This record gives sequence, C-alpha cells and structure tokens, in this order.
Amino acid sequence: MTHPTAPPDPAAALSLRGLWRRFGDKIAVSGVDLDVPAGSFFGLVGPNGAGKTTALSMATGLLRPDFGTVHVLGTDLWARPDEAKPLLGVLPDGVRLFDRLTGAQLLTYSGLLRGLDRDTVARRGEDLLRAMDLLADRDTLVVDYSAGMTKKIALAGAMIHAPRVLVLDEPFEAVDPVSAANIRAILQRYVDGGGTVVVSSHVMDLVQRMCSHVAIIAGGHVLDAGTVDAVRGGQSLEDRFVALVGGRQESGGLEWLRTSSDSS
Ligand SMILES: Nc1ncnc2c1ncn2[C@@H]1O[C@H](COP(=O)(O)OP(=O)(O)OP(=O)(O)O)[C@@H](O)[C@H]1O
Repeated sequence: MTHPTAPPDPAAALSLRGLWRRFGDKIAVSGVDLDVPAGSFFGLVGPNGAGKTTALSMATGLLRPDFGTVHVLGTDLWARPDEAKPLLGVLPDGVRLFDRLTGAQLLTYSGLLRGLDRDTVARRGEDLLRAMDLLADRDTLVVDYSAGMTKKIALAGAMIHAPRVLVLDEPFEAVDPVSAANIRAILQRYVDGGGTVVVSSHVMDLVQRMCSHVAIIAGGHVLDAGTVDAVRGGQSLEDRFVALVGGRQESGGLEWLRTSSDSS
C-alpha cells in the first residue's frame, strides 16, 4: 500500500493522495491513497456504500474533493483540468445521457465535444458501434435502448477520443454475457496497446480473471491494494475480500419470510 506521505507518482496513470469527501455527517471517502500503474487493468472492489463511486468521481473531475489531490499521468487534475481531462475516458455511475439522440448521434456529439474533426468522429463512431454490436441500432433513440445497450453506447462515447486512461464504474452491470465478453476483449486490447483501465465491480470472479491489479475499499478507505495475486495471497479474491471486509450476516431473523403451512 502507498505510504500516506509519499508524493504522487508521476508515472502512475492515476495517483490519489489523501482524498476526503463528506456529505453532511457522512464521510464517504476518508483518506484514500492509491496508485494505479500505467498499463494496468485495475479493479476497484468494495461493499455497497464503500465509497467507490465517490472516489472515482473525484478521480475523474466529476466531484471536487474536500481534501487531497489527483494526478493523471503526472498532471494535477483539479489544478489543471484542461490538460488532465483529455487523458481520461469516463463511464460514470448511473449515466445520464442525451437520450433523445440516436446511438450514432450520441457518439458524434461525444466526439465533437472532445474536439475531434467530423471525419474522425464518423470513422471511429462506426468502429465503436460495430465493436459494441450496436450497428443495427445506430438510428434508434438511446431512450429506447435496453440497460445493457445504454451501457455499451456510453462506453463507446467514453472511448471515442482515444483516452490514455479509462475509468469505468460498473461497466458490466446489466450487460449480457456475450456483450460482456466483447467488452472485456475490447478493454484487454486497449490495455495491450498501452492504455490503462480502472473498473469498479462487485463481481469478484470477474475481477480476479480480468484484472492485473486490485484495490479493496471499505468504509471510505483502501484496505489493500496491489497485484491481484499479491492481494488474494493464494485464496480466491472473494474469500480474501470477505475476510478483509467482514460483515457476513447470519441469515436468521427473517423467519416470517419462510413459507410454511402453519404460518398465520
Ligand atoms: N450525494 C450524496 N449525498 C449524500 N450521501 C452520499 C452521496 N453520495 C454518496 N453518499 C454516501 O457516501 C457513501 C459512499 O457512497 P458511494 O456511492 O461512493 O459507495 P459505493 O462504494 O460506490 O457503493 P455501491 O457499491 O453501493 O455503488 C454511502 O454511505 C452513500 O450513502
């Protein structure tokens, strides 16, 4: 784990130092220090309410930290957002898209917003629609997409400017297994080509198979981080997660839920 007083790592894709964020009385993130190595496929795991979305929002310029710094490949995100943000592609939690646009229009919009010329946008948009298996629905309004299709078009929009670092909050949620496998392959190619991917996920098995590195977050701070093999230390990631986070509940206390003939 990173020493709290260590300076940001300029070579890291993301280098978080002393990140804090409070909502009223609730401290959502309490002193997160984390380095995401460039070229890694990095998983962020933690129980519900652990602070993953809040940390990722601060790490991508969507939510201002109360304290702490974020460096993207050595550039201070909150001090120099115009330099740092083009390096990032972001799939936020609960994406709100301009869903009265068609899939193709939404990609065009994302590309133009990122400063690409129309020819590049058209070419890359086509490639991305094909890669996400959305060519047949290119002219369908995004409001009429399924949850998984919406996730895929949002992911395509996050990639169109060829960012150096992709930060994806729950990218596989609601995505069917075939599409998930396609997305995994796309992300793996992106990492093989020198990109860095950060994904948050609740699916330990997926993170163990897919990611090179992982951080376990609970209660607003990092409990462990490193290569997947180092963090799981010979156990499955799921067992390590449960051991570290604790909190397995006995399943008693819901007797009224049992269906039985003598219940009244
Ligand atoms: N806008 C907000 N206002 C108030 N509280 C918030 C807000 N956003 C997050 N929180 C609180 O901060 C804590 C961390 O939430 P966060 O969404 O970061 O967790 P998470 O790890 O992403 O959870 P999940 O896995 O369930 O998505 C939670 O207790 C949540 O209720």
